[in-house]
Amino acid sequence: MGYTYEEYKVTADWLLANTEHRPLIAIICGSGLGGLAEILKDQKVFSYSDIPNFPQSTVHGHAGRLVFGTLKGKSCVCMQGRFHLYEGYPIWKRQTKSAGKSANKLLTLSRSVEFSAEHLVTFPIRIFRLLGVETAIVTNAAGGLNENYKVGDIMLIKDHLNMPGFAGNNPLVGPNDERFGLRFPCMSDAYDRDLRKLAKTVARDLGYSDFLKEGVYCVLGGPSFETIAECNMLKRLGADAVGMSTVHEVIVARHCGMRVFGLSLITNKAVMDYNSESKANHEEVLQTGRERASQLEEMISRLVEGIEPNNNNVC
Ligand SMILES: O=P(O)(O)O[C@@H]1C[C@H](O)[C@@H](CO)O1
Ligand SMILES: Nc1nc2[nH]cnc2c(=O)[nH]1
Repeated sequence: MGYTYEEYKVTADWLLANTEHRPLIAIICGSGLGGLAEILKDQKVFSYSDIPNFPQSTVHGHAGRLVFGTLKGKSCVCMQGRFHLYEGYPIWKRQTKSAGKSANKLLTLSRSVEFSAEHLVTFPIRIFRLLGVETAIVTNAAGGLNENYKVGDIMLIKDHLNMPGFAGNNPLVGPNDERFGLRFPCMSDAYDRDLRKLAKTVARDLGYSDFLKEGVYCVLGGPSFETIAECNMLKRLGADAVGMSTVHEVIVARHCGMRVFGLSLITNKAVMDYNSESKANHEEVLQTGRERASQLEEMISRLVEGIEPNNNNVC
């Protein structure tokens, strides 16, 4: 079961009433990459807990704040903390309004509704669309499967493998609301080619070409990291990097007509060899994020500077 259009509008209208920013670009920060939000100027910050209907962040490295501001003179909104399938909302029941919480006072919906994890994870994307966002910049931390990748590489996402989707866990499952998009959106052009081209130019100008890659991101449900056999299988299937996010957001963003630019920071090398002593861990993921923070900020600033208004290129 998903949210209704009107329920999304409650949240969007609340935000529009509480900030003068009218963002055209949304930036979603991956694990350890929340510092990207700090580069916005003239900030207006909301804690997720103060926004009607908004889910809460539960993962270390995801602050749980929505930051509006300007970057290179362009109005942006930045999610400092995203939601993942594994966070334990297999089914989520709407909380009844809590007295005293100003934002929740707006929630007078009486029916008890259940939402699937996919709808929660992607809830902010439709809010962004209703705010007027045209372009989504989606970032994540990922394990490198491609043997040519090094820790600290930045991979432009050119395509994805949606493993939960193969089992029916697609955020568009359920009744389709044509006000958002088509019943059967195409995904063959999910990651905007022009924005990837722009990112390559930006990276070259900044001298980042040595650690810039382009590849296929594979999403799994998490939260356990992969076994050695799973890593080898994913590599054979054509994945260059593996993670636990992004794809659901991208599907919903494309469904409602946004352009998407995605990048993965390769925070660790996936373990592919039974003789290896390496073990994936979240601390290494966050540490690599800290080490590449300034280059990512510079790259995204320049990218935002070069983004032209959208032409709404849905299939
Ligand atoms: O939000 P992202 O996809 O960047 O976070 C990745 C996947 C897990 O949440 C976490 C594992 O360290 O990092
Ligand atoms: N699934 C998965 N997610 C990650 N996020 C950061 N590194 C990894 C990884 O190796 N595997």
